[in-house]
This record gives sequence, C-alpha cells and structure tokens, in this order.
Amino acid sequence: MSNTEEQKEIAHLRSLLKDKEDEIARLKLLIGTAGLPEIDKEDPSGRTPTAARHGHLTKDEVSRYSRQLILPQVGVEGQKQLANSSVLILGAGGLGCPAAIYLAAAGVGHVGVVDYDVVEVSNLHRQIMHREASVGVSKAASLAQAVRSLNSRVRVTVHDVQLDGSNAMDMVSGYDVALDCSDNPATRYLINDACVLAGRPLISGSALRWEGQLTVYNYRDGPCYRCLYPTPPNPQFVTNCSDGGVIGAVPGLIGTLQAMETIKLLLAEVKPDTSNHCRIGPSFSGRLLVFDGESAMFRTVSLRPKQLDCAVCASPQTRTINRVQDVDYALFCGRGPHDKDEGLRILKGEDRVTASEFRNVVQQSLEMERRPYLLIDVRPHLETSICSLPDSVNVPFENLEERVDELKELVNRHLARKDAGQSPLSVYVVCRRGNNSQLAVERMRTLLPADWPVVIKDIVGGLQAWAEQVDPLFPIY
Ligand SMILES: Nc1ncnc2c1ncn2[C@@H]1O[C@H](COP(=O)(O)OP(=O)(O)OP(=O)(O)O)[C@@H](O)[C@H]1O
Ligand SMILES: [Zn+2]
Repeated sequence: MSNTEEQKEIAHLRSLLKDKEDEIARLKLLIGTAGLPEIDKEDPSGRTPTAARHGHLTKDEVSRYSRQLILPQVGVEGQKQLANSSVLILGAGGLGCPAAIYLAAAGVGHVGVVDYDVVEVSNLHRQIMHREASVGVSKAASLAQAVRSLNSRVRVTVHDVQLDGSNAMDMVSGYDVALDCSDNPATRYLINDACVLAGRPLISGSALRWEGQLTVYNYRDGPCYRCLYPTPPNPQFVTNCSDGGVIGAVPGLIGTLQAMETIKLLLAEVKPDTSNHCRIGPSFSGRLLVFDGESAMFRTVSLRPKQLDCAVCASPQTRTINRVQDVDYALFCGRGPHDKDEGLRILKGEDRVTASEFRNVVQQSLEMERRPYLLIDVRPHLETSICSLPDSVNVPFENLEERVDELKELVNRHLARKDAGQSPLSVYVVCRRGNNSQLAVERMRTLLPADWPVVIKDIVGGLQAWAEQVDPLFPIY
C-alpha cells in the first residue's frame, strides 16, 4: 500500500470511529445520566448489576431494539413501557398476522392470540405467518409459534377458542389493549362492548377486496364502535374475504398500521419527560383511515364523536348494556358469531337435490346417452372460468332478469329436444355454496311462465358440496 493510500485508509477508519462515538454519545443521552450500564460478563442473563438495580435494558435488549431505541419518542422509557405492556390480538388471519409480528418484533412483553379456526390453504396468500406445514393446525398456535421464533423474549398466550359472551370480559381484561383483527359484525360488537366495559382501547382494522380501514375505538374520550354503528348492517350486505375476495397486501398494510397505532398508544402512556417534547399517541381515535389499493389513495375521515346515548359507552346510569353475557350478538347481527355460518335455508327439502343425488342424475344420463335436464350455473362469469361442471350454462344470478329472454329460449330449446325425455323438464341450479342458487330458483319460478312443464331445483351446498361429496379433484375456492 502506498503512503497516500495508507493515509486515506486511516482517515476512513477515523471517520468510522467518530460515527460510532457519536452514536454511543446519543445512546448515553437517551439512557440518562447514568450512561450505558457496564456489562457484567459473569451474569448469564446479560442483565448488569446496574441494570438490575435501575431497571435498565440488558445488552441484548439494547442491541435488538437499537434502531427504534434511538428514536426520541421511544428511548429507554418507551422500550420498557412496551416490554411491560400486553396486547390481545383477536383473529390470527390476514390482519392479525402482521399486527402480532410487528408488535412482538418491537418488544411488546405479552401477546395473546385468539382464534378458534385452523389454517387452510386458501389462507396462505395473505395470512403470511402461517406455513404450508401448518395447514390443519390451530391458527392461534401457528401464529404464536411464528411470534416465538421471531422474539423469544415475548410471552405469548394462545387462546384457541371462539371469543364469545362467556369469555370476552376475562380475555379483554387480561390485556392492556385489544386489536380487532376479526371479520364479522357479531364479533366486532362483542369485542367493542367488552373493551368499553373493561376500559380498554380497541384498535380496529378491516380489509376486503382492494380496500382497507383502520380506526381506534374507546381511547380516552373517543367514540366506540357502537357510537358509530348503533345498529348492525343487514346480513345480506355483509361480505367477507371468502365471498368478496381480497388482495393479500391490503390486510398486510392495515394489520401493520394496527401495530403502529398500538405502539403509539402504548408509548403515550410513558410519563411525560419535560426535557423531551416528543409526545406521541394514536392518530386514528375519532378518525377513520380508508385505503383504496386500486387507486393507491389514502383518505382520512373524521368520525362522529362519542354518543351520550350509546348503548354501551354512555354513563352506567343510562347505558343499556352492562354485561356482554346478557347480549345475544349473533341474534343482534342476524347471523352466527363467525363468518363460517351454515348457509341460507330458503327452499324446502323437496325443491333441492344433494350433490350425490345430482351425481346419480348425471350418471343415469350418461348411461342413457341423453341429457334430460338443464344445469344452470348462476355464479359470476369470472368464477366459472376457475372451474365449472360439464354441460352447465352460465347465467349469473345478478343478470337473471335482464337475460330472461335468453333463459326462456334456453328452456324452450331443451323442452323441444328429442332427447329431453319425459316432461316435465328438470332444471338444476348450481352456485358456489348453495345460497344464491336457492334465491335463483325462487326468481326463476317468477320469471318463467307458470304453465311451462319445468321443475326447478337447486344443488345443496353448490360446487363446494360437489367437491366434498362427489369429485375430490374438483377445485374448491
Ligand atoms: N369470535 C371469534 N373468535 C375467535 N376468532 C375469530 C372470531 N371471529 C373471527 N375470528 C377469526 O378471525 C380471523 C379473521 O381473519 P381472516 O378474515 O383473514 O381469515 P378467514 O376467516 O380464515 O378467511 P376466509 O374468509 O378466507 O376463510 C379468522 O381466522 C377467524 O377464525
Ligand atoms: Zn359508544
């Protein structure tokens, strides 16, 4: 190495050393006048005698959290606050996965995960802490495992149960703050009421299709979920990811923001340090963040304030809900306490065939080499390109009225066919899970002339039942 090169190298090393000294000086300032605790190499816990006496952070903690520790809004007090905090995550799905993992990574001391369900293959595109090997395993246990493997310092409690009126108060009271990462109105009302009655803030997220929402309920004087929605939505208009679809990154983003709001909320509890003006707190109490991934637009909407006549957060003298155990949340919302309810039951038994019965119909027609029936698939056109039964004709449920002439023509053609068999003509209606097919049967009965020799039935459980009962190779989506 030439002399000039050597001098350049020395100058570079000096500047690196200076950077390190500056960083140490900054950390010392943050940690306080006591400075960085000396590390006692004999102490296997890594906690120094000084740290043990003064409750400072261990060497490992300083290293692990260093990148957030040097933020003025966090510092040692903030980090200790996170370590002393507990967070309940309701739902280990698309929102719960990123929320839990960022909170654990940030050093929240205790994370509770509630979910009654097991991991399914269709969860993996967005519920990113579950693995292929976890299919069939409890979602709460699978997420807990991911949290532990990221940060073994975090205490994780698995609640492999359905949150309901009998356990909600105990569960919520056991934590400082709750995150609603669930997906159905009954659970949203339940966790809201439990949080209000237990005096806990609730960080609420939702995601569907390309859109996500985030808000904070019951924080200080802010409104609760019931203040905004005193009556539940009509169950007919409630859609979940399974029916409506979702882009995985949307819950990824909203769940991450839920973690961020939680961290800010927890840091807000750190005693004000007069020398440090970096106060922090949640941004979305009384405000709603709406994200539209399709247009990449973020909007913030101001929400109505806390309502004096709210059924749950009004004063104890005026509120009508005093115990969650007394409320039938499923009944209140007009459907079951989770989104995996049994389907609609509109048609009578004689107006329906099971998937296995329909298989026999198909079988007979193959043996007879003629098809004495008509099969109408009422799913949206896009879904029929994923999978469909042979010989089905697609007339989407939404278009039945406007395509009535086409429908009549179709039925007429079948009635006129030589191979149509004995009158009346059997028309079978199929959809994805057997809900819209029932509605479609009712609608078609009014659309087709009453004197036509036609018997219209639907297939119970739709194509999902076909896949389960008849053809295991038929895709389920
Ligand atoms: N009352 C409840 N108690 C416990 N877990 C709940 C409750 N309500 C909803 N959940 C859970 O919340 C999670 C919501 O996540 P998400 O909507 O991403 O998943 P999913 O319901 O499995 O999705 P999909 O609709 O695609 O089947 C689910 O894992 C669900 O089991
Ligand atoms: Zn309220």
